[in-house]
Amino acid sequence: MNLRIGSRGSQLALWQANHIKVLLEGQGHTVEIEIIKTTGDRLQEVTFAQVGSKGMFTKEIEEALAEGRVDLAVHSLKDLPTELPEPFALAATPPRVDPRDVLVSAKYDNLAALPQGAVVGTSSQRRRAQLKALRPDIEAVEFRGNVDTRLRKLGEGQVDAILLAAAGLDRLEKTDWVRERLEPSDFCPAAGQGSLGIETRKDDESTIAALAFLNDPHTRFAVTAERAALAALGGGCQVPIGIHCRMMQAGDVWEIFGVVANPDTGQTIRVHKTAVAWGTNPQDFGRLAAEMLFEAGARELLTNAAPVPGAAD
Ligand SMILES: NCc1[nH]cc(CCC(=O)O)c1CC(=O)O
Repeated sequence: MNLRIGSRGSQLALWQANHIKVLLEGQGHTVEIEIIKTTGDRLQEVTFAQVGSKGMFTKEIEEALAEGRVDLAVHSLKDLPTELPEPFALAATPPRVDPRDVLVSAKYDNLAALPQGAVVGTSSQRRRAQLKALRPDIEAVEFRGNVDTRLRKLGEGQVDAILLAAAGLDRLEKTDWVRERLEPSDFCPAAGQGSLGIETRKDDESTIAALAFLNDPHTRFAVTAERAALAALGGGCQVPIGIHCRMMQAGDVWEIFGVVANPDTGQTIRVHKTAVAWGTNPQDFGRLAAEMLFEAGARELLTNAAPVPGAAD
């Protein structure tokens, strides 16, 4: 087939689109990449960003899909809203890479080694809140821009460390200053982090069939549970919620971690649940994690945590 991929123009987005392009070409398809600028990309260019919204990295790409200008879109799954609008479908979730957040620093080996009152840059409410919970003395500052900009500011000494997703840095091979990969049990990643989402039109059966080989069922289970939990909690990418599902080491048992946090106080609510793999439905498993968070007081914590303009996970 002749397939056109819609992608954002960022370095990471293009790496991901090209990764999928190569895999599709390996199946004998002819593939082109079309760069599409999204609201999220525009917001990063202005100094005082207006309030971001759900789907700010996906809306313009979905318009291109709807109009048939492209056949598929490659997204970082965590940027894709939990409910895809009509007429779109999540055609495939390729194998997930490292889902963890990492501490990046020129000087310090890990979170525990950061000096009292250290300054850490992050634009994510979820990261800020969990950082505050682990190290109340640390000052978290707003830190925007693409990966290169952030690494440059770190190199200039504007901050002592930054927190980013491992996936982006690993893909772009910018891991020189990656000091610590934070475990989901004490620093919970965003739903879908480290996973790609391939979006198509629901009615485009031939494209969906051509993409089927890209889907990893294991990843699909985990991210379906995570996205169901996030949807039940009513969260988008701007609220301080972390959800991570994975198979336990021994196999045949899924586990899910959830955290809801208040970025101002560092107050966090954490849950953890396991389920035997056989017969467990990912949606139910995710919703169960959300219910446990609600029972532990998540609603009160979330209503007190006002969204920050322009901040995105
Ligand atoms: N919100 C930005 C974003 N969207 C996807 C990734 C890369 C990680 C991934 O693919 O999950 C990043 C960067 C980051 O959070 O550090």
